[in-house]
Amino acid sequence: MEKSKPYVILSAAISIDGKIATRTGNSNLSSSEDFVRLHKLRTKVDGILIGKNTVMKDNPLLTVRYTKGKNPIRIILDSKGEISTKSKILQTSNKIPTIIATSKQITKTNLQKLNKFPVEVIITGEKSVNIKSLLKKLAEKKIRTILVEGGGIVNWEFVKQNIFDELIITISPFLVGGKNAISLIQGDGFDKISKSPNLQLKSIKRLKNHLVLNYRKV
Ligand SMILES: NC(=O)c1ccc[n+]([C@@H]2O[C@H](COP(=O)([O-])OP(=O)(O)OC[C@H]3O[C@@H](n4cnc5c(N)ncnc54)[C@H](O)[C@@H]3O)[C@@H](O)[C@H]2O)c1
Ligand SMILES: Nc1nc(=O)c(N)c(NC[C@H](O)[C@H](O)[C@H](O)COP(=O)(O)O)[nH]1
Repeated sequence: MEKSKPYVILSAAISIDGKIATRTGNSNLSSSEDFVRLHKLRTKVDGILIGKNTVMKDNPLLTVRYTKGKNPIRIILDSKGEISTKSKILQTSNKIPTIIATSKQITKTNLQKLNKFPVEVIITGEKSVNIKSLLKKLAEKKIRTILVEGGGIVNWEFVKQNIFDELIITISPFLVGGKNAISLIQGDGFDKISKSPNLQLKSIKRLKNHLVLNYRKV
């Protein structure tokens, strides 16, 4: 029987103090060895999902480049369809399958803009993308595993709604600091530790000065 949602892996590199980017949005935390590990993981998933701010700050490709293997389908959460036509995601959408998940807030102009590219636009949710409904649609397309690569606002939504199965965190040997730097989990956060999902540490891998921690939800 087809599962109603894909298996969800949250993935990020953090500084020792739990930041995924500086206050200016600089996020070069992984080492070259860690990026090879990440790209190997990308070959094993059907989809890779990020938020609009990460597209705007990092201008990522979300492809497999540091190892051999297939590219996952790229899924972008963008409530108003604001990503730039110059972004690498839209510019390479003729070569790599891309889904832009948006909400009813998208303007006609932005929808027309996106429709000029060979992307699939999925509209779900009133104010922001309805992630549960999106995951159901992805499961119907036989997308069985997705890698969520952030950023912090997107990570919070998956944690708050308890819709992830696994967490892979690289602790990079840096101290970032700053109340306006971006944390692994943004949003309002929980008011009590007891509200946090229960996580079991499954493995620890050392890549020189970086530590890769793998947690499963209990
Ligand atoms: N170190 C890392 O592993 C890593 C990974 C990813 C991103 N980053 C960094 O994180 C920063 C961006 O993170 P961020 O927290 O500002 O934003 P984000 O990348 O999480 O994007 C958030 C945006 O996604 C859109 N969105 C639509 N529907 C949504 C929904 N249901 N839930 C959540 N978001 C939804 C909204 O426009 C929202 O503002 C960048 O600076 C990037 O470099 C670091
Ligand atoms: N694991 C990890 N380590 C980092 O140091 C970092 N900055 C990210 N960030 C995740 C985010 O999704 C980025 O945008 C992509 O890692 C860039 O992806 P590309 O290389 O363009 O494919 N992820």
